Amino acid sequence: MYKISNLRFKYPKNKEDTIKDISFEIKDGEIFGLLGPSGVGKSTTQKLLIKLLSGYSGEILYQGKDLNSYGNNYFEEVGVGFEMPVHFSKLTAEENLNFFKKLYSSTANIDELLKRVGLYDHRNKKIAQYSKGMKIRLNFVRAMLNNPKVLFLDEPTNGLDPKNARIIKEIIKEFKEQGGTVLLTTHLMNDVDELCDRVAFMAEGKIAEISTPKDLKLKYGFREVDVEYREEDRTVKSTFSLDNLGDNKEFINIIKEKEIITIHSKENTLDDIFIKVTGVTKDE
Ligand SMILES: Nc1ncnc2c1ncn2[C@@H]1O[C@H](COP(=O)(O)OP(=O)(O)OP(=O)(O)O)[C@@H](O)[C@H]1O
Repeated sequence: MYKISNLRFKYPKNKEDTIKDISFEIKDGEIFGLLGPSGVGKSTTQKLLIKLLSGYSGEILYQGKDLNSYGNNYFEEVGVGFEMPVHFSKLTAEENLNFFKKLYSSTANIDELLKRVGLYDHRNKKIAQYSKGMKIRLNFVRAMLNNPKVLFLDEPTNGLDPKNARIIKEIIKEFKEQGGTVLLTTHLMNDVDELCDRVAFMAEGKIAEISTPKDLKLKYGFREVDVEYREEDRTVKSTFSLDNLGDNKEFINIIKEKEIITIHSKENTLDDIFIKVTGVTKDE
């Protein structure tokens, strides 16, 4: 769907490139996660792919053709849900959607989308009366408004309660099942695990790692087991590698001789991998 080669970009007022020679592909029908700490250039990359920023070097191909060769028809094919919802606060949700609908030649069934995200009964309320979560859900509906082929989503579930986050994730999965392609940025690694087919970790304007969540866990993973047991009046905790565990005399001895309190296997989470690959914690 997209082939990005040697992409570089510098904001006119900055001295340094924000995007420093990145190359990657987004395949047709996949959910691709663009991850990394704050300020590494995820949104900038999205904006370049959406044609909201120009003046890059390198090449972006969309459906095999240079992105620069597309005119306004490109915007018929992409849906954009950025993190900060922008709506007309004096208009109702329905009026907002009807306004944006006029920008497109083909549009989705708005009532159906509003029902899915639980806003249908609130469609005649002014946005000024909407809660933060309602605005986020409306923003998502807006991204889906033009029946896009590609969805660009920036933190789509951030700020939603678990029930509404689940609804949005289900719609994203359905979108993919129906052939849609998604570029997602999020700091929520559980969402990544659940949604993404492949992920790229960005660090300092470059791509540090690109793979499937499963392969990343295998590559960076450790396989260990924690055993807590009673020894005299104390609780003792020992950690053993899962490899050749059956031959580990110390482990076998504990299992045979001691009163076991807990026993848990451990694996690297995407959160751990995030820190290893990018060198920073997500909150830095
Ligand atoms: N309009 C702009 N002009 C100049 N510099 C900018 C502009 N927009 C972003 N930047 C800078 O470019 C860098 C990358 O920003 P970007 O928004 O792409 O990061 P990000 O990875 O999406 O971060 P976050 O996770 O916080 O959204 C940052 O250093 C930011 O300050």
